[in-house]
Amino acid sequence: MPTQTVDLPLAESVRTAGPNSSRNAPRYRAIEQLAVGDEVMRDLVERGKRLIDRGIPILILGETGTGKEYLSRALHEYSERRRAAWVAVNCASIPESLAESELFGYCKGAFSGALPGGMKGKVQQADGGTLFLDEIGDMPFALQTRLLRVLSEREVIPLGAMRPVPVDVQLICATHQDLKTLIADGRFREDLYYRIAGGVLRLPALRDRADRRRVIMDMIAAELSVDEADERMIAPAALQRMLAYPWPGNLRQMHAVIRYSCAVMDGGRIEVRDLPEELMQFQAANLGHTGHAANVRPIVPQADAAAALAHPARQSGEALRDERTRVIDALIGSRWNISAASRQLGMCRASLYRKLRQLDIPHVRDQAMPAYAVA
Ligand SMILES: Nc1ncnc2c1ncn2[C@@H]1O[C@H](COP(=O)(O)OP(=O)(O)OP(=O)(O)O)[C@@H](O)[C@H]1O
Repeated sequence: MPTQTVDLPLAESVRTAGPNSSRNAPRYRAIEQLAVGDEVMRDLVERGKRLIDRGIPILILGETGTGKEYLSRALHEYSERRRAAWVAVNCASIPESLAESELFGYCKGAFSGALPGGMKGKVQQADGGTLFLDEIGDMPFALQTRLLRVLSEREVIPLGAMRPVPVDVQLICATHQDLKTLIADGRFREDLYYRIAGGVLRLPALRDRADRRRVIMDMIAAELSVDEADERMIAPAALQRMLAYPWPGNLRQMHAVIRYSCAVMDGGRIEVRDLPEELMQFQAANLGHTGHAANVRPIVPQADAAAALAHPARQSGEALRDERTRVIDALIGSRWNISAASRQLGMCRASLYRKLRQLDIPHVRDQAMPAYAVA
């Protein structure tokens, strides 16, 4: 079973969600389902499966809500460790004063207020299974040093203990932050980075996924508890709007929207009027062109798009930076394969080459990523 057993009231920082554990939880996705439909996701999941089978620490990157925790669970469920615990710790929400005892545990009498029998820390609870350290970029610096020791020595020393305890965990870390920047700022240990980043999996933002139509239909099916959703369950105009919307909250936001729409719809079909406010107000520049998932165009708010088309030079610095980030993300996600990246961005190869020149992104024609991209 994938869930840990905890004998204490659960701290905010620890999650133990199990498949279908509550009506609010979306249907649990098996690893194969995560990989369906999209080349980037397929490749990412395949790499994850190979890494986890070899016990290599995995670092999952991606914007908030892109499914980092889901992927971590799915990889654990797939791995040879699936019968042992999957223990998730949110490093951003552990109070610093409790962090050591939460992670490494303590012996009886270690401090006043300690439980009489002592407590196993999360690292020990994950022994034989998987330890998922979410928001690793927010881990306090002092704790990073202790974690590094645990990972190097494969043992923990609970507070007040005389002897270390051996532990065997598969480590999966996740963050939405740029750890390289945190390292440069002196906020994240470089040596810890190399320990946790045995293999890096970067989840694409939902707006960049070519399989958004499938994700929408799957979520509707899960919400309505049917095996498969067919397109009669959503009006074309509503679907088109959902395909065009940029989804800043990614899968989390989409799931919330679909729950809402399924709750308020009448007659078994989601109409535009059943969409929440943010989608009703959204005016995509190219709503008319997003009907085909494989042909998704980059989404630009109408006013910005019109201004940029009329006066390209007027694109604000921020808009240019955003666009550069989106293009680089697509290139990284497709391992700098220009055809795959252009498909993902919804433009032809020639346009992508033009865009690379315009945005000053160096590249090597149809080859592996340039050296600067991995620096
Ligand atoms: N494959 C999926 N299918 C359906 N819904 C999903 C999927 N992945 C994620 N979600 C939805 O998105 C929510 C957020 O997922 P998850 O917690 O894995 O994202 P995250 O990237 O870890 O987010 P954060 O960075 O905020 O911790 C889930 O609770 C669920 O509602």
